[in-house]
Amino acid sequence: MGSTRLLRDYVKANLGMYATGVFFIILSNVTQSFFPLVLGHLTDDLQQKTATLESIARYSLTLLGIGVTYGVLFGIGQYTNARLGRKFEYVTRQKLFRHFASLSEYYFSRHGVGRLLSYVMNDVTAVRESISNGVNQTTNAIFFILSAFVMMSLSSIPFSLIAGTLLPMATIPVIVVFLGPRIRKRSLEVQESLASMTESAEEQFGGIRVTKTFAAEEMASARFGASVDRIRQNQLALVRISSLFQTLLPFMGSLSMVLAVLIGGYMTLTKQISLGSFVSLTFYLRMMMTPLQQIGNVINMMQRSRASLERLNNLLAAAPDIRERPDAAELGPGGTDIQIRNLSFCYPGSDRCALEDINLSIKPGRTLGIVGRTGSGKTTLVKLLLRVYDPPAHTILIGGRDIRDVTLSSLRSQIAYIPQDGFLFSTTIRDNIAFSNREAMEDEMKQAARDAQIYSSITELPQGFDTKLGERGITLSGGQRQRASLARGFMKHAPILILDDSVSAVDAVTETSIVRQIRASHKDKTTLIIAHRISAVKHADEIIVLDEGHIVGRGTHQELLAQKGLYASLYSIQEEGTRHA
Ligand SMILES: Nc1ncnc2c1ncn2[C@@H]1O[C@H](COP(=O)(O)OP(=O)(O)OP(=O)(O)O)[C@@H](O)[C@H]1O
Repeated sequence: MGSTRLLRDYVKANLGMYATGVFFIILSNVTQSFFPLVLGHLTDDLQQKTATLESIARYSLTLLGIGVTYGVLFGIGQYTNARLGRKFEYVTRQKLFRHFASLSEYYFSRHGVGRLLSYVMNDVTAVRESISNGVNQTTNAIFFILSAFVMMSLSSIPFSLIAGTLLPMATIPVIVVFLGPRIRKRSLEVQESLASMTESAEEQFGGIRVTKTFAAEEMASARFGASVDRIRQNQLALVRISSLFQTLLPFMGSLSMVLAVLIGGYMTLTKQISLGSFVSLTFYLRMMMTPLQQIGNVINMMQRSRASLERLNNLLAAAPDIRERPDAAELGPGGTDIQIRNLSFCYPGSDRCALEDINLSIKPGRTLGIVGRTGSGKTTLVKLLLRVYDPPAHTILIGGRDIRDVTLSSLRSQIAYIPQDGFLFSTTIRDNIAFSNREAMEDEMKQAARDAQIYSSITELPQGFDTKLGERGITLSGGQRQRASLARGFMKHAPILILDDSVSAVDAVTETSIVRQIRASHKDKTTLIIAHRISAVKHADEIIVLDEGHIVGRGTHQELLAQKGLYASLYSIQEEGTRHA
Protein backbone atom coordinates (compact mmCIF):
# COMPACT_ATOMS: atom_id res chain seq x y z
CA MET A 1 0.00 0.00 0.00
CA GLY A 2 1.37 3.43 -0.94
CA SER A 3 2.38 5.64 1.96
CA THR A 4 -0.17 8.28 0.99
CA ARG A 5 -3.22 6.02 0.61
CA LEU A 6 -4.90 6.98 3.87
CA LEU A 7 -4.44 10.67 3.18
CA ARG A 8 -5.39 10.40 -0.47
CA ASP A 9 -8.66 8.70 0.39
CA TYR A 10 -9.39 11.32 2.99
CA VAL A 11 -8.62 14.24 0.70
CA LYS A 12 -10.74 12.67 -2.03
CA ALA A 13 -13.66 12.30 0.34
CA ASN A 14 -13.35 15.92 1.50
CA LEU A 15 -12.27 17.56 -1.72
CA GLY A 16 -14.92 20.30 -1.59
CA MET A 17 -13.91 21.45 1.85
CA TYR A 18 -10.23 21.30 0.96
CA ALA A 19 -10.78 23.37 -2.16
CA THR A 20 -12.69 25.93 -0.08
CA GLY A 21 -9.88 26.23 2.48
CA VAL A 22 -7.19 26.49 -0.18
CA PHE A 23 -9.27 28.95 -2.21
CA PHE A 24 -9.61 31.36 0.72
CA ILE A 25 -5.93 31.17 1.52
CA ILE A 26 -5.02 31.85 -2.11
CA LEU A 27 -7.38 34.84 -2.19
CA SER A 28 -5.84 36.17 1.02
CA ASN A 29 -2.38 35.95 -0.51
CA VAL A 30 -3.36 37.66 -3.71
CA THR A 31 -4.84 40.45 -1.58
CA GLN A 32 -1.72 40.75 0.52
CA SER A 33 0.56 40.91 -2.49
CA PHE A 34 -0.88 44.35 -3.31
CA PHE A 35 0.63 45.75 -0.14
CA PRO A 36 4.20 46.49 -1.36
CA LEU A 37 2.85 47.77 -4.66
CA VAL A 38 0.69 50.38 -2.93
CA LEU A 39 3.62 51.28 -0.71
CA GLY A 40 5.84 51.70 -3.80
CA HIS A 41 3.31 54.05 -5.41
CA LEU A 42 3.08 56.09 -2.21
CA THR A 43 6.90 56.36 -2.09
CA ASP A 44 7.01 57.58 -5.69
CA ASP A 45 4.23 60.15 -4.97
CA LEU A 46 6.11 61.33 -1.93
CA GLN A 47 9.39 61.57 -3.83
CA GLN A 48 7.80 63.38 -6.77
CA LYS A 49 5.98 65.60 -4.27
CA THR A 50 2.62 64.80 -5.90
CA ALA A 51 1.24 63.39 -2.67
CA THR A 52 -1.49 65.31 -0.85
CA LEU A 53 -3.02 64.82 2.58
CA GLU A 54 -6.03 63.37 0.85
CA SER A 55 -3.97 60.88 -1.22
CA ILE A 56 -2.02 59.80 1.90
CA ALA A 57 -5.34 59.14 3.67
CA ARG A 58 -6.47 57.17 0.61
CA TYR A 59 -3.25 55.13 0.60
CA SER A 60 -3.65 54.45 4.34
CA LEU A 61 -7.24 53.34 3.88
CA THR A 62 -6.23 51.08 0.99
CA LEU A 63 -3.51 49.50 3.14
CA LEU A 64 -6.02 49.06 5.98
CA GLY A 65 -8.49 47.49 3.54
CA ILE A 66 -5.80 45.08 2.30
CA GLY A 67 -4.90 44.16 5.90
CA VAL A 68 -8.51 43.53 6.98
CA THR A 69 -9.45 41.59 3.83
CA TYR A 70 -6.32 39.48 4.17
CA GLY A 71 -7.10 38.74 7.84
CA VAL A 72 -10.70 37.70 7.15
CA LEU A 73 -9.90 35.55 4.10
CA PHE A 74 -6.91 33.88 5.74
CA GLY A 75 -8.92 33.27 8.93
CA ILE A 76 -11.67 31.47 7.02
CA GLY A 77 -9.14 29.36 5.10
CA GLN A 78 -7.21 28.48 8.26
CA TYR A 79 -10.37 27.53 10.15
CA THR A 80 -11.58 25.30 7.30
CA ASN A 81 -8.28 23.45 7.15
CA ALA A 82 -8.05 23.11 10.93
CA ARG A 83 -11.51 21.52 10.90
CA LEU A 84 -10.37 19.14 8.21
CA GLY A 85 -7.38 18.17 10.34
CA ARG A 86 -9.53 17.48 13.40
CA LYS A 87 -11.97 15.49 11.32
CA PHE A 88 -9.07 13.42 9.98
CA GLU A 89 -7.98 12.67 13.53
CA TYR A 90 -11.47 11.54 14.48
CA VAL A 91 -12.11 9.49 11.35
CA THR A 92 -8.68 7.83 11.42
CA ARG A 93 -8.84 6.89 15.10
CA GLN A 94 -12.21 5.29 14.50
CA LYS A 95 -10.88 3.51 11.43
CA LEU A 96 -7.89 2.24 13.42
CA PHE A 97 -10.08 1.04 16.26
CA ARG A 98 -12.40 -0.81 13.88
CA HIS A 99 -9.36 -2.34 12.24
CA PHE A 100 -7.83 -3.36 15.58
CA ALA A 101 -11.11 -5.04 16.49
CA SER A 102 -10.86 -7.17 13.35
CA LEU A 103 -7.31 -8.34 14.12
CA SER A 104 -6.58 -11.58 15.88
CA GLU A 105 -5.11 -12.25 19.30
CA TYR A 106 -1.99 -13.43 17.48
CA TYR A 107 -1.52 -9.96 16.00
CA PHE A 108 -1.71 -8.33 19.43
CA SER A 109 0.68 -10.85 20.91
CA ARG A 110 3.20 -9.92 18.19
CA HIS A 111 2.73 -6.14 18.54
CA GLY A 112 2.65 -4.68 22.04
CA VAL A 113 -0.56 -2.90 22.99
CA GLY A 114 1.44 0.16 24.07
CA ARG A 115 3.00 0.36 20.62
CA LEU A 116 -0.40 0.26 18.96
CA LEU A 117 -1.62 2.96 21.35
CA SER A 118 1.25 5.14 20.27
CA TYR A 119 0.16 4.77 16.64
CA VAL A 120 -3.34 5.86 17.54
CA MET A 121 -2.11 8.86 19.52
CA ASN A 122 1.23 10.16 18.20
CA ASP A 123 1.08 9.16 14.56
CA VAL A 124 -2.47 10.31 13.97
CA THR A 125 -1.64 13.67 15.58
CA ALA A 126 1.48 14.05 13.44
CA VAL A 127 -0.56 13.53 10.26
CA ARG A 128 -3.32 15.82 11.50
CA GLU A 129 -0.80 18.62 12.04
CA SER A 130 0.39 18.33 8.49
CA ILE A 131 -3.19 18.36 7.24
CA SER A 132 -4.25 21.53 8.98
CA ASN A 133 -1.10 23.56 9.62
CA GLY A 134 0.71 21.96 6.71
CA VAL A 135 -1.95 22.77 4.15
CA ASN A 136 -2.44 26.27 5.55
CA GLN A 137 1.21 27.13 5.55
CA THR A 138 2.10 25.46 2.27
CA THR A 139 -0.73 27.13 0.40
CA ASN A 140 0.04 30.38 2.12
CA ALA A 141 3.74 30.27 1.37
CA ILE A 142 3.53 29.02 -2.21
CA PHE A 143 0.77 31.38 -3.23
CA PHE A 144 2.22 34.36 -1.52
CA ILE A 145 5.54 33.80 -3.26
CA LEU A 146 3.77 33.24 -6.59
CA SER A 147 1.52 36.30 -6.21
CA ALA A 148 4.46 38.42 -5.13
CA PHE A 149 6.41 37.20 -8.15
CA VAL A 150 3.56 38.00 -10.54
CA MET A 151 2.99 41.43 -8.96
CA MET A 152 6.68 42.24 -9.17
CA SER A 153 6.76 41.18 -12.82
CA LEU A 154 3.73 43.35 -13.57
CA SER A 155 5.24 46.34 -11.79
CA SER A 156 7.89 48.63 -13.21
CA ILE A 157 10.71 46.61 -11.57
CA PRO A 158 12.93 45.25 -14.39
CA PHE A 159 12.64 41.48 -14.80
CA SER A 160 16.42 41.01 -14.79
CA LEU A 161 16.55 42.60 -11.33
CA ILE A 162 13.76 40.34 -10.07
CA ALA A 163 15.42 37.23 -11.53
CA GLY A 164 18.85 38.17 -10.16
CA THR A 165 17.62 38.80 -6.62
CA LEU A 166 15.51 35.64 -6.56
CA LEU A 167 18.45 33.45 -7.63
CA PRO A 168 19.46 32.29 -4.10
CA MET A 169 15.87 31.25 -3.46
CA ALA A 170 16.02 28.98 -6.50
CA THR A 171 18.38 26.68 -4.54
CA ILE A 172 15.57 25.85 -2.10
CA PRO A 173 14.17 22.87 -4.05
CA VAL A 174 17.69 21.39 -4.16
CA ILE A 175 18.01 21.73 -0.38
CA VAL A 176 14.58 20.14 0.07
CA VAL A 177 15.42 17.17 -2.13
CA PHE A 178 18.71 16.63 -0.32
CA LEU A 179 17.61 17.03 3.29
CA GLY A 180 13.95 15.92 3.10
CA PRO A 181 14.52 12.13 3.08
CA ARG A 182 17.06 12.44 5.88
CA ILE A 183 14.53 14.29 8.04
CA ARG A 184 11.95 11.62 7.30
CA LYS A 185 14.28 8.81 8.29
CA ARG A 186 15.09 10.46 11.60
CA SER A 187 11.41 11.22 12.21
CA LEU A 188 10.64 7.57 11.76
CA GLU A 189 13.24 6.74 14.39
CA VAL A 190 11.68 9.27 16.78
CA GLN A 191 8.19 7.84 16.26
CA GLU A 192 9.52 4.32 16.75
CA SER A 193 11.19 5.24 20.02
CA LEU A 194 8.00 7.02 21.16
CA ALA A 195 6.11 3.82 20.46
CA SER A 196 8.65 1.80 22.46
CA MET A 197 8.31 4.22 25.36
CA THR A 198 4.51 3.95 25.34
CA GLU A 199 4.85 0.19 25.26
CA SER A 200 7.29 0.25 28.15
CA ALA A 201 5.08 2.68 30.15
CA GLU A 202 2.03 0.52 29.57
CA GLU A 203 3.90 -2.55 30.78
CA GLN A 204 5.38 -0.76 33.80
CA PHE A 205 2.04 0.67 34.90
CA GLY A 206 0.28 -2.64 34.28
CA GLY A 207 2.84 -4.41 36.41
CA ILE A 208 3.10 -1.74 39.10
CA ARG A 209 1.87 -4.12 41.81
CA VAL A 210 4.57 -6.66 41.04
CA THR A 211 7.19 -3.91 40.90
CA LYS A 212 6.14 -2.58 44.28
CA THR A 213 5.90 -5.93 46.03
CA PHE A 214 9.37 -6.81 44.76
CA ALA A 215 10.65 -3.33 45.73
CA ALA A 216 11.99 -3.14 42.17
CA GLU A 217 11.12 0.52 41.53
CA GLU A 218 14.77 1.38 40.84
CA MET A 219 15.08 -1.29 38.19
CA ALA A 220 11.73 -0.36 36.64
CA SER A 221 12.59 3.32 36.42
CA ALA A 222 16.03 2.48 34.98
CA ARG A 223 14.31 0.44 32.26
CA PHE A 224 11.85 3.20 31.56
CA GLY A 225 14.66 5.77 31.68
CA ALA A 226 16.49 3.86 28.95
CA SER A 227 13.52 4.14 26.61
CA VAL A 228 13.14 7.86 27.39
CA ASP A 229 16.84 8.34 26.73
CA ARG A 230 16.48 6.68 23.34
CA ILE A 231 13.76 9.20 22.46
CA ARG A 232 16.02 12.06 23.55
CA GLN A 233 18.89 10.84 21.37
CA ASN A 234 16.66 10.30 18.35
CA GLN A 235 14.96 13.64 18.86
CA LEU A 236 18.28 15.46 19.13
CA ALA A 237 19.41 13.85 15.88
CA LEU A 238 16.18 15.05 14.27
CA VAL A 239 16.49 18.54 15.76
CA ARG A 240 20.03 18.89 14.38
CA ILE A 241 19.03 18.16 10.81
CA SER A 242 15.72 20.08 11.07
CA SER A 243 17.50 23.14 12.44
CA LEU A 244 20.02 23.07 9.62
CA PHE A 245 17.15 22.86 7.17
CA GLN A 246 15.13 25.58 8.82
CA THR A 247 18.03 28.01 8.90
CA LEU A 248 19.16 27.36 5.35
CA LEU A 249 15.88 28.50 3.82
CA PRO A 250 15.63 31.96 5.44
CA PHE A 251 19.38 32.33 4.84
CA MET A 252 18.75 31.99 1.13
CA GLY A 253 16.02 34.64 1.57
CA SER A 254 18.50 36.95 3.28
CA LEU A 255 20.98 36.46 0.44
CA SER A 256 18.26 37.58 -1.98
CA MET A 257 17.74 40.66 0.17
CA VAL A 258 21.48 41.47 0.14
CA LEU A 259 21.46 41.20 -3.66
CA ALA A 260 18.38 43.44 -3.84
CA VAL A 261 20.05 46.10 -1.70
CA LEU A 262 23.28 45.90 -3.70
CA ILE A 263 21.88 45.77 -7.24
CA GLY A 264 18.58 47.58 -6.54
CA GLY A 265 20.37 50.31 -4.57
CA TYR A 266 22.84 50.82 -7.38
CA MET A 267 20.05 50.98 -10.00
CA THR A 268 18.10 53.48 -7.86
CA LEU A 269 21.20 55.67 -7.47
CA THR A 270 21.84 55.57 -11.21
CA LYS A 271 18.13 56.33 -11.76
CA GLN A 272 17.49 53.09 -13.68
CA ILE A 273 14.56 52.41 -11.36
CA SER A 274 12.43 54.68 -9.18
CA LEU A 275 12.76 54.78 -5.39
CA GLY A 276 9.18 53.38 -5.27
CA SER A 277 10.28 50.31 -7.25
CA PHE A 278 13.23 49.83 -4.91
CA VAL A 279 10.93 50.05 -1.86
CA SER A 280 8.45 47.61 -3.49
CA LEU A 281 11.23 45.16 -4.35
CA THR A 282 12.74 45.11 -0.85
CA PHE A 283 9.30 44.91 0.69
CA TYR A 284 8.33 41.96 -1.48
CA LEU A 285 11.54 40.18 -0.57
CA ARG A 286 11.04 40.96 3.11
CA MET A 287 7.51 39.62 2.95
CA MET A 288 8.76 36.44 1.29
CA MET A 289 11.00 35.69 4.28
CA THR A 290 8.12 34.49 6.47
CA PRO A 291 6.67 32.14 3.83
CA LEU A 292 10.16 30.80 3.30
CA GLN A 293 10.50 30.09 6.98
CA GLN A 294 7.07 28.48 6.81
CA ILE A 295 8.10 26.26 3.92
CA GLY A 296 10.98 25.07 6.07
CA ASN A 297 8.62 24.24 8.94
CA VAL A 298 6.09 22.67 6.68
CA ILE A 299 8.53 20.43 4.86
CA ASN A 300 9.89 19.34 8.22
CA MET A 301 6.37 18.66 9.39
CA MET A 302 5.44 16.90 6.17
CA GLN A 303 8.46 14.62 6.38
CA ARG A 304 7.59 13.77 9.97
CA SER A 305 4.01 13.10 9.08
CA ARG A 306 4.96 11.04 6.04
CA ALA A 307 6.84 8.75 8.38
CA SER A 308 3.75 8.50 10.57
CA LEU A 309 1.49 8.06 7.60
CA GLU A 310 3.63 5.17 6.41
CA ARG A 311 3.22 3.45 9.77
CA LEU A 312 -0.52 4.06 9.84
CA ASN A 313 -0.93 2.73 6.32
CA ASN A 314 1.07 -0.37 7.16
CA LEU A 315 -1.08 -0.88 10.22
CA LEU A 316 -4.29 -0.56 8.24
CA ALA A 317 -2.89 -2.90 5.61
CA ALA A 318 -2.39 -5.70 8.14
CA ALA A 319 -4.89 -8.34 7.12
CA PRO A 320 -6.74 -10.13 9.93
CA ASP A 321 -5.37 -13.66 10.47
CA ILE A 322 -8.86 -14.99 11.05
CA ARG A 323 -11.00 -14.31 8.03
CA GLU A 324 -14.50 -15.25 7.09
CA ARG A 325 -15.10 -17.01 3.83
CA PRO A 326 -16.93 -14.78 1.34
CA ASP A 327 -19.76 -17.34 1.35
CA ALA A 328 -19.72 -17.88 5.15
CA ALA A 329 -23.07 -19.06 6.48
CA GLU A 330 -24.83 -18.07 9.69
CA LEU A 331 -24.60 -20.59 12.49
CA GLY A 332 -28.14 -20.90 13.72
CA PRO A 333 -29.16 -21.37 17.35
CA GLY A 334 -30.31 -24.92 16.50
CA GLY A 335 -27.96 -27.90 16.69
CA THR A 336 -25.27 -27.10 19.18
CA ASP A 337 -23.58 -30.47 19.31
CA ILE A 338 -19.83 -30.12 19.09
CA GLN A 339 -17.71 -32.55 17.10
CA ILE A 340 -13.95 -32.43 17.25
CA ARG A 341 -12.19 -34.71 14.78
CA ASN A 342 -8.48 -35.52 14.66
CA LEU A 343 -7.64 -32.01 15.81
CA SER A 344 -3.95 -31.14 16.06
CA PHE A 345 -2.80 -27.57 16.48
CA CYS A 346 0.55 -25.81 16.85
CA TYR A 347 0.80 -22.08 17.61
CA PRO A 348 2.40 -20.04 14.81
CA GLY A 349 6.16 -20.07 15.21
CA SER A 350 6.07 -22.86 17.77
CA ASP A 351 7.71 -26.19 17.00
CA ARG A 352 5.70 -28.07 19.64
CA CYS A 353 2.01 -28.74 19.09
CA ALA A 354 -0.31 -27.55 21.85
CA LEU A 355 -2.93 -30.16 20.89
CA GLU A 356 -2.54 -33.49 19.13
CA ASP A 357 -5.14 -35.78 17.65
CA ILE A 358 -8.11 -34.65 19.73
CA ASN A 359 -11.41 -36.43 19.12
CA LEU A 360 -14.52 -35.41 21.02
CA SER A 361 -18.25 -35.38 20.71
CA ILE A 362 -20.43 -33.25 22.97
CA LYS A 363 -24.18 -33.63 22.57
CA PRO A 364 -26.47 -30.62 23.06
CA GLY A 365 -27.31 -30.00 26.69
CA ARG A 366 -24.45 -32.16 27.97
CA THR A 367 -21.61 -31.02 30.21
CA LEU A 368 -17.98 -31.77 29.44
CA GLY A 369 -15.33 -31.34 32.10
CA ILE A 370 -11.74 -30.73 30.99
CA VAL A 371 -8.91 -31.22 33.44
CA GLY A 372 -5.20 -31.38 33.03
CA ARG A 373 -1.95 -29.97 34.28
CA THR A 374 -1.01 -26.40 33.50
CA GLY A 375 0.05 -25.96 29.87
CA SER A 376 -1.72 -29.16 28.80
CA GLY A 377 -3.78 -27.39 26.09
CA LYS A 378 -7.15 -26.76 27.81
CA THR A 379 -7.42 -23.06 26.92
CA THR A 380 -6.05 -23.72 23.44
CA LEU A 381 -8.97 -26.05 22.77
CA VAL A 382 -11.43 -23.30 23.73
CA LYS A 383 -9.58 -20.67 21.68
CA LEU A 384 -9.95 -22.92 18.65
CA LEU A 385 -13.66 -23.40 19.34
CA LEU A 386 -14.08 -19.64 19.38
CA ARG A 387 -11.77 -19.21 16.39
CA VAL A 388 -9.44 -16.94 18.29
CA TYR A 389 -6.99 -19.07 16.32
CA ASP A 390 -8.13 -20.94 13.24
CA PRO A 391 -8.31 -24.72 13.63
CA PRO A 392 -7.37 -26.88 10.61
CA ALA A 393 -10.30 -27.42 8.21
CA HIS A 394 -12.95 -30.01 9.10
CA THR A 395 -11.61 -30.56 12.60
CA ILE A 396 -14.25 -28.65 14.61
CA LEU A 397 -17.92 -28.84 13.72
CA ILE A 398 -20.82 -27.24 15.55
CA GLY A 399 -24.31 -28.34 14.59
CA GLY A 400 -22.70 -30.36 11.78
CA ARG A 401 -21.00 -27.31 10.24
CA ASP A 402 -17.27 -26.72 10.02
CA ILE A 403 -16.73 -23.61 12.17
CA ARG A 404 -14.44 -22.24 9.46
CA ASP A 405 -17.44 -22.03 7.13
CA VAL A 406 -19.62 -19.84 9.36
CA THR A 407 -19.49 -16.14 10.15
CA LEU A 408 -17.41 -15.20 13.17
CA SER A 409 -20.22 -13.21 14.75
CA SER A 410 -22.75 -16.05 14.47
CA LEU A 411 -20.22 -18.51 15.90
CA ARG A 412 -19.30 -16.28 18.81
CA SER A 413 -22.89 -15.35 19.53
CA GLN A 414 -23.57 -19.05 20.18
CA ILE A 415 -20.89 -19.23 22.84
CA ALA A 416 -20.69 -17.56 26.24
CA TYR A 417 -17.01 -17.74 27.15
CA ILE A 418 -15.94 -16.91 30.67
CA PRO A 419 -12.16 -16.55 30.89
CA GLN A 420 -10.11 -17.14 33.99
CA ASP A 421 -8.78 -13.60 34.42
CA GLY A 422 -12.26 -12.10 34.98
CA PHE A 423 -11.41 -8.91 33.11
CA LEU A 424 -13.84 -6.08 33.87
CA PHE A 425 -14.12 -2.72 32.13
CA SER A 426 -13.67 0.58 33.98
CA THR A 427 -17.35 1.27 34.14
CA THR A 428 -20.22 0.36 36.48
CA ILE A 429 -20.87 -3.20 37.63
CA ARG A 430 -24.23 -2.95 35.87
CA ASP A 431 -22.61 -2.14 32.51
CA ASN A 432 -20.12 -4.94 32.99
CA ILE A 433 -22.74 -7.56 33.70
CA ALA A 434 -25.12 -6.34 31.02
CA PHE A 435 -22.22 -6.10 28.54
CA SER A 436 -23.86 -8.23 25.86
CA ASN A 437 -27.25 -6.61 26.25
CA ARG A 438 -27.37 -3.08 27.67
CA GLU A 439 -31.14 -3.04 27.24
CA ALA A 440 -31.60 -6.03 29.52
CA MET A 441 -34.24 -5.82 32.25
CA GLU A 442 -33.11 -5.11 35.77
CA ASP A 443 -34.48 -8.45 37.03
CA GLU A 444 -32.61 -10.40 34.40
CA MET A 445 -29.33 -8.78 35.36
CA LYS A 446 -29.93 -9.33 39.06
CA GLN A 447 -30.74 -12.99 38.41
CA ALA A 448 -27.44 -13.41 36.54
CA ALA A 449 -25.66 -11.88 39.53
CA ARG A 450 -27.49 -14.27 41.88
CA ASP A 451 -26.60 -17.28 39.72
CA ALA A 452 -22.97 -16.22 39.84
CA GLN A 453 -23.17 -15.83 43.66
CA ILE A 454 -22.11 -12.18 43.48
CA TYR A 455 -25.45 -10.50 44.17
CA SER A 456 -25.03 -9.96 47.92
CA SER A 457 -21.45 -8.68 47.50
CA ILE A 458 -22.72 -6.07 45.03
CA THR A 459 -25.72 -4.94 47.06
CA GLU A 460 -23.46 -4.43 50.07
CA LEU A 461 -21.56 -1.75 48.13
CA PRO A 462 -22.90 1.79 48.81
CA GLN A 463 -23.83 2.31 45.15
CA GLY A 464 -24.75 -1.29 44.45
CA PHE A 465 -24.87 -2.13 40.76
CA ASP A 466 -23.99 1.47 39.91
CA THR A 467 -20.60 1.19 41.60
CA LYS A 468 -17.82 2.23 39.26
CA LEU A 469 -14.94 -0.17 38.82
CA GLY A 470 -11.40 0.28 37.67
CA GLU A 471 -8.90 3.07 37.77
CA ARG A 472 -11.20 5.71 39.19
CA GLY A 473 -13.51 3.31 40.98
CA ILE A 474 -13.26 0.47 43.42
CA THR A 475 -11.28 -2.69 42.89
CA LEU A 476 -13.02 -6.02 43.36
CA SER A 477 -11.17 -9.01 44.76
CA GLY A 478 -10.00 -11.72 42.33
CA GLY A 479 -12.91 -14.00 43.29
CA GLN A 480 -15.45 -11.16 43.00
CA ARG A 481 -14.09 -10.24 39.59
CA GLN A 482 -14.42 -13.82 38.43
CA ARG A 483 -18.00 -14.00 39.66
CA ALA A 484 -18.94 -10.67 38.02
CA SER A 485 -17.46 -11.96 34.78
CA LEU A 486 -19.42 -15.18 35.27
CA ALA A 487 -22.64 -13.15 35.62
CA ARG A 488 -21.71 -11.36 32.38
CA GLY A 489 -21.38 -14.74 30.67
CA PHE A 490 -24.75 -15.94 32.03
CA MET A 491 -26.41 -12.77 30.71
CA LYS A 492 -25.51 -13.77 27.18
CA HIS A 493 -27.93 -16.73 27.30
CA ALA A 494 -25.88 -18.47 24.63
CA PRO A 495 -26.59 -22.13 23.90
CA ILE A 496 -22.96 -23.07 24.59
CA LEU A 497 -21.37 -22.07 27.88
CA ILE A 498 -17.62 -22.32 28.42
CA LEU A 499 -16.03 -21.78 31.80
CA ASP A 500 -12.25 -21.56 31.48
CA ASP A 501 -11.11 -22.06 35.04
CA SER A 502 -13.60 -19.31 35.79
CA VAL A 503 -14.14 -20.19 39.45
CA SER A 504 -10.51 -20.85 40.38
CA ALA A 505 -10.34 -17.79 42.64
CA VAL A 506 -13.49 -18.51 44.66
CA ASP A 507 -13.60 -20.63 47.80
CA ALA A 508 -14.69 -24.26 47.61
CA VAL A 509 -18.15 -23.63 49.11
CA THR A 510 -18.99 -20.86 46.62
CA GLU A 511 -17.58 -22.95 43.80
CA THR A 512 -19.91 -25.81 44.70
CA SER A 513 -22.94 -23.46 44.75
CA ILE A 514 -21.99 -21.98 41.38
CA VAL A 515 -21.53 -25.38 39.77
CA ARG A 516 -24.83 -26.56 41.26
CA GLN A 517 -26.53 -23.44 39.93
CA ILE A 518 -25.09 -23.97 36.46
CA ARG A 519 -26.30 -27.57 36.42
CA ALA A 520 -29.78 -26.46 37.46
CA SER A 521 -30.30 -23.38 35.31
CA HIS A 522 -28.27 -24.37 32.25
CA LYS A 523 -29.70 -27.85 31.82
CA ASP A 524 -30.54 -27.21 28.19
CA LYS A 525 -27.16 -25.70 27.35
CA THR A 526 -24.01 -27.41 26.20
CA THR A 527 -21.46 -26.67 28.88
CA LEU A 528 -17.68 -27.01 28.92
CA ILE A 529 -16.00 -26.59 32.28
CA ILE A 530 -12.24 -26.31 32.38
CA ALA A 531 -10.88 -26.62 35.89
CA HIS A 532 -7.84 -27.46 37.90
CA ARG A 533 -10.00 -28.45 40.86
CA ILE A 534 -11.72 -31.74 40.23
CA SER A 535 -14.58 -30.66 42.50
CA ALA A 536 -15.66 -28.25 39.71
CA VAL A 537 -16.05 -31.00 37.08
CA LYS A 538 -16.86 -34.20 38.91
CA HIS A 539 -20.59 -33.96 38.11
CA ALA A 540 -20.01 -33.50 34.39
CA ASP A 541 -21.52 -36.03 31.97
CA GLU A 542 -18.05 -36.68 30.63
CA ILE A 543 -14.61 -35.57 31.68
CA ILE A 544 -11.50 -35.57 29.54
CA VAL A 545 -7.98 -35.44 30.92
CA LEU A 546 -5.45 -33.56 28.84
CA ASP A 547 -1.72 -34.03 29.16
CA GLU A 548 0.83 -32.38 26.89
CA GLY A 549 -1.84 -31.83 24.25
CA HIS A 550 -3.17 -35.42 24.26
CA ILE A 551 -6.34 -36.82 25.74
CA VAL A 552 -4.98 -39.33 28.26
CA GLY A 553 -8.26 -40.26 29.90
CA ARG A 554 -12.00 -39.87 29.43
CA GLY A 555 -15.16 -40.98 31.21
CA THR A 556 -17.27 -40.01 34.17
CA HIS A 557 -15.75 -39.10 37.51
CA GLN A 558 -16.21 -42.67 38.80
CA GLU A 559 -14.86 -44.23 35.61
CA LEU A 560 -11.77 -42.06 35.65
CA LEU A 561 -11.10 -42.80 39.29
CA ALA A 562 -11.32 -46.48 38.47
CA GLN A 563 -8.76 -46.05 35.65
CA LYS A 564 -6.18 -44.99 38.28
CA GLY A 565 -4.47 -42.67 35.81
CA LEU A 566 -3.54 -39.00 35.97
CA TYR A 567 -7.09 -38.04 36.98
CA ALA A 568 -7.09 -40.39 39.96
CA SER A 569 -3.73 -39.13 41.12
CA LEU A 570 -4.79 -35.47 40.70
CA TYR A 571 -7.92 -36.25 42.70
CA SER A 572 -6.07 -37.94 45.52
CA ILE A 573 -3.53 -35.08 45.75
CA GLN A 574 -6.40 -32.56 45.92
CA GLU A 575 -8.32 -34.62 48.46
CA GLU A 576 -5.18 -34.91 50.55
CA GLY A 577 -4.75 -31.13 50.36
CA THR A 578 -8.36 -30.55 51.44
CA ARG A 579 -7.99 -32.90 54.40
CA HIS A 580 -4.86 -31.10 55.60
CA ALA A 581 -6.37 -27.66 55.08
N1 LIG B 1 -0.19 -17.60 22.07
C1 LIG B 1 0.60 -18.65 22.22
N2 LIG B 1 1.70 -18.79 21.44
C2 LIG B 1 2.51 -19.86 21.56
N3 LIG B 1 2.31 -20.85 22.45
C3 LIG B 1 1.25 -20.77 23.27
C4 LIG B 1 0.35 -19.65 23.20
N4 LIG B 1 -0.61 -19.85 24.14
C5 LIG B 1 -0.32 -21.01 24.75
N5 LIG B 1 0.79 -21.55 24.24
C6 LIG B 1 1.41 -22.84 24.61
O1 LIG B 1 0.48 -23.88 24.35
C7 LIG B 1 0.49 -24.83 25.39
C8 LIG B 1 -0.92 -25.02 25.95
O2 LIG B 1 -1.32 -23.80 26.56
P1 LIG B 1 -2.77 -23.62 27.17
O3 LIG B 1 -2.91 -22.20 27.52
O4 LIG B 1 -3.76 -24.20 26.26
O5 LIG B 1 -2.66 -24.51 28.48
P2 LIG B 1 -3.71 -24.71 29.65
O6 LIG B 1 -3.89 -26.17 29.81
O7 LIG B 1 -4.91 -23.91 29.43
O8 LIG B 1 -2.85 -24.15 30.87
P3 LIG B 1 -3.38 -23.46 32.23
O9 LIG B 1 -4.07 -24.51 33.01
O10 LIG B 1 -2.10 -23.03 32.88
O11 LIG B 1 -4.26 -22.33 31.83
C9 LIG B 1 1.48 -24.33 26.43
O12 LIG B 1 2.71 -25.03 26.23
C10 LIG B 1 1.66 -22.88 26.11
O13 LIG B 1 2.98 -22.45 26.39
